Amino acid sequence: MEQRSGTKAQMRLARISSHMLSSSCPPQGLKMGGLEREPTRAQGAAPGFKVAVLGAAGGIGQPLSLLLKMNPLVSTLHLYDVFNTPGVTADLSHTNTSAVVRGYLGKDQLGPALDGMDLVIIPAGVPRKPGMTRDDLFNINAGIVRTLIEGVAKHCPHAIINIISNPVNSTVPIAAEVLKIAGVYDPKRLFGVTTLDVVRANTFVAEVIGVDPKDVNVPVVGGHAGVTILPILSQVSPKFAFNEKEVEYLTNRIQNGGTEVVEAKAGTGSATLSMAYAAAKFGEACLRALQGETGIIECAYVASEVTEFPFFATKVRLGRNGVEEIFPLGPLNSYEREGLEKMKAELHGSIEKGVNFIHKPKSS
Ligand SMILES: NC(=O)C1=CN([C@@H]2O[C@H](COP(=O)(O)OP(=O)(O)OC[C@H]3O[C@@H](n4cnc5c(N)ncnc54)[C@H](O)[C@@H]3O)[C@@H](O)[C@H]2O)C=CC1
Ligand SMILES: O=C([O-])CC(=O)C(=O)O
Repeated sequence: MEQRSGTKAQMRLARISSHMLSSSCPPQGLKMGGLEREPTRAQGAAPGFKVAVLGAAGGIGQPLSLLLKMNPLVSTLHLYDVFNTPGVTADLSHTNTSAVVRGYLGKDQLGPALDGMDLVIIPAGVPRKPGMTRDDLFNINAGIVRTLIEGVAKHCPHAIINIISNPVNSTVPIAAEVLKIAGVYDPKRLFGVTTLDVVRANTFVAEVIGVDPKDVNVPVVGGHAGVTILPILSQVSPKFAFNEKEVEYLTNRIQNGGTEVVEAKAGTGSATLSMAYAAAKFGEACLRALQGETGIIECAYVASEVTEFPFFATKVRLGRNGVEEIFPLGPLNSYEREGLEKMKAELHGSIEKGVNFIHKPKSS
């Protein structure tokens, strides 16, 4: 008896000293701040999902990772970035929730970061500064998204993918083309995250009609940039008849919500906290659907046939395989029909630009 507990104590010491050694090295996929094994279910490790955040050390990535670490549906959280993942991972691993956190740094560790993931959320890339459009980010972010999706295609081709990196109107078509080339494209599993547009719409509408924002639901359709963001205020729940001035004010504020934050941050970045909240909300909807919960409906930018656009954000029903149903636009008033017309050139152009980026002849 005595001898057995002595052996256990020695093993514990050995594990602790092996951690002390490993924590002074780059993370190499090690769980930061703990033992080498994951907790058992009895110790609180829920039968949950494996989630990777790519761009985890950034303005969105850090608060998003915190929210995911707090989510009991997440059992394993992989944090990948090209910068500062050891620090973020060590910090987050001290929160006493059961999800196991591991950090991965640099392109050599992209594979292990992605192996076996159920959900991959991508906020990697540069944000806007005042005076820029989301499309101005294309030159840098298109290549980043391409590389990360090549990794997903290789290491977790069945994962649900949530793309946050802008310009979403182009980065989602880029991802689709990369997955097609790899022979693993499943349009039901690829999402552009437009939840922040709905979050903003619900907040601003609640202010106008004087109710709690959690009781408001505004469908926002189209894409995720300027005029391509189209709130369908005629379908707001609870029902409300806005006057012309209110429609004009709300539509403009929702379409320019991102710019409002970029200007207020005056060169230090774009929306991070509200985006982390929105991404955590959408990620959780995907996980609940993966778990078999039914009736989960969210707006998202997906491959779609409900309009003339090959990618379009509308309400979708989520299920175990990703998108289960894409809802039609429903009845629109003349202001909203006009809004659809106004987005045509820009949305078609952004989709085509993304597709061409993958198929353009490679420069030598
Ligand atoms: N879909 C949406 O509604 C929204 C999208 N965004 C977009 O999200 C993106 C990220 O924004 P922030 O977090 O504020 O930017 P940030 O600059 O604070 O963070 C980006 C992170 O990506 C990392 N990164 C860069 N290249 C990488 C690579 N190859 N692999 C992995 N990580 C890499 C950086 O090291 C950094 O930690 C931007 O493109 C921004 O426009 C922002 C808000 C809302
Ligand atoms: O405006 C930006 O650049 C970031 C973004 O997409 C948003 O906040 O909606």
